[in-house]
Amino acid sequence: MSGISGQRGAEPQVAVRSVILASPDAGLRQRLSESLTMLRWTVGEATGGADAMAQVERLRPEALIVDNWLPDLEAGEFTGHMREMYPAMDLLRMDGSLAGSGARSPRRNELLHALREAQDGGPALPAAAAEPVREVEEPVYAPVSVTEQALPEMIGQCASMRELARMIRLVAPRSATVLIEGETGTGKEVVAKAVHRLSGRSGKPFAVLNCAAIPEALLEAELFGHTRGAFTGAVQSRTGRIEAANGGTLFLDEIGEMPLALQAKMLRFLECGELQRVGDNETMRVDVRVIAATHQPLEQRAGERLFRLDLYHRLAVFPLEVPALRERMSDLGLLVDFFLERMGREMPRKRISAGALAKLGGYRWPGNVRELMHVLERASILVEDRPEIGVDEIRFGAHMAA
Ligand SMILES: Nc1ncnc2c1ncn2[C@@H]1O[C@H](COP(=O)(O)OP(=O)(O)OP(=O)(O)O)[C@@H](O)[C@H]1O
Repeated sequence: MSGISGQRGAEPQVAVRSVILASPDAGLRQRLSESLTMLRWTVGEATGGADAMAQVERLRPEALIVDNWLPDLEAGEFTGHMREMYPAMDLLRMDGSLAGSGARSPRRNELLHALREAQDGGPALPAAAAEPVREVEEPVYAPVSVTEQALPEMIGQCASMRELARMIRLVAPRSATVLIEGETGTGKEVVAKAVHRLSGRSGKPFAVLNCAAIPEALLEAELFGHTRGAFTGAVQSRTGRIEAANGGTLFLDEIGEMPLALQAKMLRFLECGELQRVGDNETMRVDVRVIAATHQPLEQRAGERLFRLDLYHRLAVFPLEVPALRERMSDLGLLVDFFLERMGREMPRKRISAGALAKLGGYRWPGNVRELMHVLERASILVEDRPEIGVDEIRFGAHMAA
């Protein structure tokens, strides 16, 4: 849950002021959001400290309102850190108390007024918000950010991820071939699985073949299958991945690595839906939807004659681009929450310090989401039995320098 929602009823001459509401309580966020929107504030919502921090960094709002309990960061430490980082920003607690020092600005008075009205059930709030704004003592953490996802398996609420989710929903029910482009670790396989899950083929197989992981000589037999004795070592006949995916979806990862000769055979299969096992004269017909992925710019490779242009066009009927993590750092908090939550199923759930989160935010992430996941896994081991991951436990790269 992130991003700024548009303000209702704003008059053009009124300056737009923005506020971020950080709370794991979706109901509370919504009530306050409605109230503040009526007072002509532009409101962004964050489910936890990490999410809030990423949004503040990106949107530089005039104010931040923080719940007394956050699922990932200690609220006091978090507000202290935010006060230090953004001294000009107004910082309030959900119960109306001031968080940190700082002079009372007119806009802060207005926020306090809105919060007080929320407590009193005054006119600025809809009836549902009339209950007193309560202290959140020990709420059960429901990862709202995760359950409210457009696609539950694909974490990301920034504009490009929302658009990607929309495209996935559009193309999934069709049989069109999909080409997924994006850097390593961005989640291309996650996207392919989402397309399959949302298609009419979801009850049928989802077969995967990584074209870069299989020696060139074996790739053809792996894809198309082979008969007994088709080549040295083929002691028995074998079903290929295309045939194994019949009725379902075949995900061809790293398609850019497919040898040119095999590309021609693949193109024939895509054109007519027929295949021949290696060493077999018989042709069989299968119903398979192909999704291909590449981290290489395939069109450019086609221009360099390293990839067949006709196959490129055949694959790219519906191209999808998965953004690099560094292009969507506003999702960092959500992703951190998601992975800490998931790791928390096997060991006590760890929190992350504001400093550690800032360190994650300053990194370039060449390995994208996969690298983030590994850095957090590593950190949760290094932190031993302490509850909070600190700056020292965040280590990048293979040599683990702090
Ligand atoms: N948006 C996301 N939400 C949740 N998990 C994600 C997301 N993107 C990637 N991941 C996780 O990151 C890891 C890497 O994702 P995936 O294998 O889909 O990347 P990829 O782009 O296919 O990588 P490669 O090009 O190296 O094959 C996986 O464990 C996946 O679950």
